[in-house]
Amino acid sequence: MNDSNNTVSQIALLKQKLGSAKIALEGINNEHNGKLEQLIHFIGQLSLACKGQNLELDNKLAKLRHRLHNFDSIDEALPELLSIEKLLQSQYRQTMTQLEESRGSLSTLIGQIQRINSAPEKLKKEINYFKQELTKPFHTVWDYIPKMEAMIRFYEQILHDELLQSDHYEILPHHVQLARELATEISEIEFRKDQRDQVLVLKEVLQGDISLDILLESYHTVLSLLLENIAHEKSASQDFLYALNDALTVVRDVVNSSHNNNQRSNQIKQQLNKEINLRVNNADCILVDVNNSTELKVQLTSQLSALKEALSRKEALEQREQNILKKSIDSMRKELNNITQEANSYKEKLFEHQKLNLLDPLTQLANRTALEDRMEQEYRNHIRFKTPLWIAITDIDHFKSVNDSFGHTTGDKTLQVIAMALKNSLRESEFVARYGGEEFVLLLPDVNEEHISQLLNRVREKIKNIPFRFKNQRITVTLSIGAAQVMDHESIEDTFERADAALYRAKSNGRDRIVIDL
Ligand SMILES: Nc1nc2c(ncn2[C@@H]2O[C@H](COP(=O)(O)OP(=O)(O)OP(=O)(O)O)[C@@H](O)[C@H]2O)c(=O)[nH]1
Repeated sequence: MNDSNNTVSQIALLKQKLGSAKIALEGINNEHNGKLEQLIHFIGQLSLACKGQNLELDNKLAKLRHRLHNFDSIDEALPELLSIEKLLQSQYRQTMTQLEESRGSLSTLIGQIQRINSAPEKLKKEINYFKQELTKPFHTVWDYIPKMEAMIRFYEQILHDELLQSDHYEILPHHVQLARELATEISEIEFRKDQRDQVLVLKEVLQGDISLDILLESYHTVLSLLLENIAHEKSASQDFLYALNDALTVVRDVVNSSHNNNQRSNQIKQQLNKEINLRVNNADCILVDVNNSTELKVQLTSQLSALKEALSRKEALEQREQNILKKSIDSMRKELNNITQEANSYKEKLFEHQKLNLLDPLTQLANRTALEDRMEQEYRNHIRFKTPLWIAITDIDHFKSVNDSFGHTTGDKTLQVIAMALKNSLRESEFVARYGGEEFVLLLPDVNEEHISQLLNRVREKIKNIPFRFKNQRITVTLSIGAAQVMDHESIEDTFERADAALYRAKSNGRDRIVIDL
């Protein structure tokens, strides 16, 4: 009995212990689950922080977050964790490679920035220090971003300094060259009288010390002057067309009204003719019908006076018609005279313009366009009549030193004097043009080979003997001349090139001489 009592009490004790162990286990489970839940929450947050690095990883992490949210399906998430782990490893390697590459790019960029000469010294030092910093590897993106920001700052500062100095852009040799070319080009354009002073000033400016601003302003001025000219030309042609139109309208009105008058007169004339015919017929009838001579006389007298009256109306009508016609013709003649006058003045203007377009404004010699025309014409004559034709190209020696020592205005005057002297030293049939700058081209037809040297030397001597006096200093200006004769089957362009090459030889052989390409 005792034994069974003991057993019962031991079982009760064991039950009690089991109960408390169960409670303790539940407590442990709860605590474990609480920590697991915290861990899962943490994984969820961590996965969110990884978002945006890799699309596949993002998708997998989103799925994982969803699974982990549902506590019961944690087991299903376990295999996915494995693949996410692999992805994370590869992502890490990729990120590190990318960071290394970015560091390399930053080093290259900073090298380029360092080569910008205009950067201030202080900044250059900072950049140097930064360059050393860049030799250390990046561990995270957060190492990269501030470096990138620093780079942008350097760049910004250099740009800022450059912009501050932009008012004083350096003038480069090719800007000076452009200015000189613009000066030469505007010398070759014909401007209106009221624009010429402005153009002269502009030319002087372009040939002096120039800044970029002045060069741009000059381009703007030239463009405005040209546009002004175009507008002027346009309005002149418009005026002429309007005048022409007005005159034609008057003529058309006159023709119309005389046509209408004519029609009306024709109707009246027909009426009158009918009446006259009727009177004559009546007279015929009277002659047949009436026997009594007195009555015949009365009736005939009445018919004749009606006929007379009809005839005088017809005469008056014709007179009026003639007057109207005369008036119309007079007014048309007046209008036609007006148009002719208008057209003549327009033609003259065009002709003047054409002529001016072919003249070099500074020297009043033929310009390059005129030279090309004349060359063609002389070449045609040479082919047709088999007469000799020479081209001589002449260039003033050391002309730059005239400009440099005495100024461009003196240079211009010198060009004018030489141009006149060249023109005066040639025959009527010979031709000289300013080819550009200080270069002139002579076309010499009908000159034999044995006379060409003599002719060109005479020209050269003539220029050499001009007593130029600049700033009270006696200056001798000399020419170098290269010449060539058009050969059989040779184009005029080829002859020109040979003459140019001869000029080059004259220059390199010491200047103040002629060289003839034979
Ligand atoms: N005053 C003035 N100078 C001009 C004009 N056109 C060109 N020039 C100048 O002519 C000079 C030509 O100089 P270069 O081509 O160096 O020749 P150069 O000094 O004559 O020397 P060589 O030809 O070698 O003997 C430049 O200084 C031009 O500015 C112009 O219309 N007026």
